[in-house]
Amino acid sequence: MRAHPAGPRHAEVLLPGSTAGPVPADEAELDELHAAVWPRGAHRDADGAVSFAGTDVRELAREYGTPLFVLDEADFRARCAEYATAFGDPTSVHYASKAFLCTEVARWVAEEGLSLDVCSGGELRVALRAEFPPERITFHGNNKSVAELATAVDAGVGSIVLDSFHEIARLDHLARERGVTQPVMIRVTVGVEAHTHEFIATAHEDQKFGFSLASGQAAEAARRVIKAEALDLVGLHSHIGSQIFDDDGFGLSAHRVVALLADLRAEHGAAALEKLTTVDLGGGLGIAYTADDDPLPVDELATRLHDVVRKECDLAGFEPPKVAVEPGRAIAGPGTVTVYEVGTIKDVELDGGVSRRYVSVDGGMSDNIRTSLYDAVYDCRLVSRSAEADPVLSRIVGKHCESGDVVVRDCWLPEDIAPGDLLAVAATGAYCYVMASNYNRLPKPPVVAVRDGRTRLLLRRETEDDLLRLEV
Ligand SMILES: Cc1ncc(COP(=O)(O)O)c(C=O)c1O
Ligand SMILES: N[C@@H](CCCC[NH3+])C(=O)O
Repeated sequence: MRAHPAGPRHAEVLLPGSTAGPVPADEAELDELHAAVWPRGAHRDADGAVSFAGTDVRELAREYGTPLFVLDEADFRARCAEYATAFGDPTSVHYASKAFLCTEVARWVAEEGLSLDVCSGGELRVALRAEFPPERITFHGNNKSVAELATAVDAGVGSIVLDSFHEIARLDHLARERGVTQPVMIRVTVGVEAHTHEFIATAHEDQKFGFSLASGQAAEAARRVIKAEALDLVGLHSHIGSQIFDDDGFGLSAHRVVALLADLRAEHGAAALEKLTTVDLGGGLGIAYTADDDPLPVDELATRLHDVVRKECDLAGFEPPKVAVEPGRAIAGPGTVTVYEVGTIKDVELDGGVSRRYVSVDGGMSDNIRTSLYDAVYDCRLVSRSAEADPVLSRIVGKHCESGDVVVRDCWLPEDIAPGDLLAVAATGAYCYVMASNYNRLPKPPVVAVRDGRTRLLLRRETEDDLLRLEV
């Protein structure tokens, strides 16, 4: 064991604003894979290298190259099952496919009995390719095109979440043309300020989504839907934002949605709303990106939401509706890591005798834009061997022509880190691959599923030919 280095023990002291946390006490701490942050199947083996669900990371890198997304299938499925148990009915849990989707993952979601939330024609296409039961699909979006709406109606999706007055008229027309009645929900903007990054908060008044509750738009939307010939109002919907840790916002949102339901029943009578049997309270449950994060357990979220809904309904004197939710990050996020190979290393002397080490990897902001976009914080570890040197405050950067191309702003890596070492960044399963770009004409990395010592390629690596395929 290495002795504690003398001097300041906290990165924040060394470099103001650093998010790296305290200096690891020893090599074991530098090697640690915190259980809340890393996939459930991640283990550091006796030789110091990490395996994911029984496959050595070095083997994964040899076979599939780097950068590489490694998805722990059992982890993903277990989180689906835990949500289903917490909410008491798998179909009430709509996996938000925007977090990550490919055909195989849509099949896992179907097998776990969950429903699916899609928010574009593209996501719907993948779901249909997977033969996902259409009646368990919910279709979202503030500006769905007529073509997207038509495809959704023709496919027989279980519900379409209405987001604007234009859409109510458009969808009613499309359904009438087809001689069908389309089940719909109304997206309500409940006026809750979610405690998260402003770019991913969605229930305050001044933003693009939904019908405002406070201004009466939501009640007016309900009036129009009830009057519409070819629409059935089956639910009220609210989504307050993403990566949220405390349950107060969720509770307040549930309270306000049920209060709206009570108002609608008072205005229209229970008979006019007999099909309105669901309140869908969206996604947003936060996950641990680092050991410091303390997310709300899913069963506590379920209890809180059910309690609020039951209490409000008891007060108003009607049977509680079904509570549905739309988790994305909480299901897809924790089970996936991104594996990179170290290419170059550079030390920069900063003021006060402090230095920062830049470790360049073979991907970057094209496979993980979240650090640049939301100041996201990640846990990064050396995974191809164990640490045998003192910790050095490091910044993981990509290979793009941009100084803001940062993957992990601050982390501790062993001083002997070298080109060829493999690093893994944890909890990259949600909103990384799906937000990937071809900036600087980098091909998108592959996604490989691991389970019980077996691997299965879900999405292959893009090739340079793929990059040319749109050229005319
Ligand atoms: C309508 C809707 N439902 C569900 C989600 C999924 O959110 P999360 O991944 O935070 O669970 C989102 C994204 O924030 C969303 O916009
Ligand atoms: N893309 C965001 C979450 C937005 C969720 C979609 N409404 C993130 O990476 O955190």
